[in-house]
Amino acid sequence: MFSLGAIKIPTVAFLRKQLNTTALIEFGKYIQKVFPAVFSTEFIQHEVVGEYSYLFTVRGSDPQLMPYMLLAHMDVVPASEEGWKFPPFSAEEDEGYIYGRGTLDNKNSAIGILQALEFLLRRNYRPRRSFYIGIGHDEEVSGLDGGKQIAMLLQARGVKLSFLLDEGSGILDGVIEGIKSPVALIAVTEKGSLTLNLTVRSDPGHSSAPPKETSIGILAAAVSRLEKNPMPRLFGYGPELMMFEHLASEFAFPLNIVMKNLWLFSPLVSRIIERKPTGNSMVRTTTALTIFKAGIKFNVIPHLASAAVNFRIHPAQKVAEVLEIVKDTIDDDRVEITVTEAFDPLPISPWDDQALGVQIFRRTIMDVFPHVSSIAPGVCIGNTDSRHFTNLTDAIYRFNPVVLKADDVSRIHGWNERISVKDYEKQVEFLFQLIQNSDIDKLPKPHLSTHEL
Ligand SMILES: CCCCCCCC/C=C\CCCCCCCC(=O)N[C@@H](CCCCN)C(=O)O
Ligand SMILES: [Zn+2]
Ligand SMILES: [Zn+2]
Repeated sequence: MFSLGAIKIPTVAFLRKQLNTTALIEFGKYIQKVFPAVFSTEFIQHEVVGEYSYLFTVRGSDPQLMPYMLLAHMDVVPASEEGWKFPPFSAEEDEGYIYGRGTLDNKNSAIGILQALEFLLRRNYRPRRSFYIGIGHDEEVSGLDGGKQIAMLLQARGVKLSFLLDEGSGILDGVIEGIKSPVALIAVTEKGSLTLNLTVRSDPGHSSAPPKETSIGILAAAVSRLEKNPMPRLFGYGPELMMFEHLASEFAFPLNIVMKNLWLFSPLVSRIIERKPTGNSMVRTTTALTIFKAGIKFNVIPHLASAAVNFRIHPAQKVAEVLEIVKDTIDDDRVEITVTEAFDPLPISPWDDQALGVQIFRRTIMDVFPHVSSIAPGVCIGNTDSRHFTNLTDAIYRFNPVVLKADDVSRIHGWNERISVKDYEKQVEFLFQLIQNSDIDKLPKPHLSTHEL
């Protein structure tokens, strides 16, 4: 059963220096109360990192086995009171669903990991392979003070990981047009990000004698040009090619043939899948106008107009290239462009028979979600704390073991975020099995089943 108390704690992260620290402290106390075995077992060390994040070191009985890591975060994005069926921090249960900010992103993982470990400890289970659990407190605002500090601490201790599992993808059921059965997408990379601040300054004055162009008009035209001129289609040039090739047999004829031959059909496929926002995010670097500020009074021409634009960079592109395209598209020197945040897409993690993490995930997914018909490498369209761990392993995977239906994706950061009680229990079961399956020292033999391998 979901620890509903965790959802009721409003661990909202608004800006890096605007966190609800009272709630973060309360969350720390809460997990100590509900997971007593995790906090008192002799072979588990817990540390508070960056004031509010938690790092657990679970010492396995066999020091020869290279450790792995499970990552999650306790902070959530803000939630408005209106628009929700139930208040976002009420953890109300309705028709088998628990509603609340953080039920999918990402208290389900934070609590689910600790719950699975608590269950194992109560059964006197001691893992053979050591592992780390990181619960960040500021993932939604960069992870610099939480997740990144955990990574730096482990790096300073000389830790190397065999693999790392974080949030960022899931079991998609009816999300990809043309695929009827649920498919597990394990993201092997995540898109890069570029956030630009655009500013236009012009002389202030009386609205009764306006200039031909105002700061607002100039800026509005610039952002509109960005929106009307999407970044180039790059479908088929990144790991999404691998994803669709793996999923090809899930499509009915003739789409299965099309997907198997993306070298020929990718221009056609990209035009179809870009029509939906999630599909579009696979096709290109996305452009999102997220902040627009100007004006103080209806009869005053404002001196300043500013906007923020957030680009999520396709794995086949880099920050510098996106910036060049933006400058060419705006093509107006009056628009001052400054970079607020920028990083390239993350490296692509191994996806082959030698990749221990992948084999363990496959086996665990098949154990716990037998109705999943394919397991494929995917691309995380958002960003996760795992990007701070690239010095510890090249095997970083993003996968939340939760079934997401078409309307669930927009609940993440949106209204009515929810998880079904059944899905949460499955998540705990997955983690419970995963920890045990990770104790193998050799890779399992390739599985001969109808599953996509
Ligand atoms: C052809 C269709 C394929 C569709 C694939 C869509 C899969 C959608 C599944 C799950 C959605 C995952 C959401 C990603 C998690 C992102 C976590 C997050 O919100 N991170 C923040 C970090 C902000 C850090 C500050 N710079 C973010 O990305 O904004
Ligand atoms: Zn998240
Ligand atoms: Zn999020």
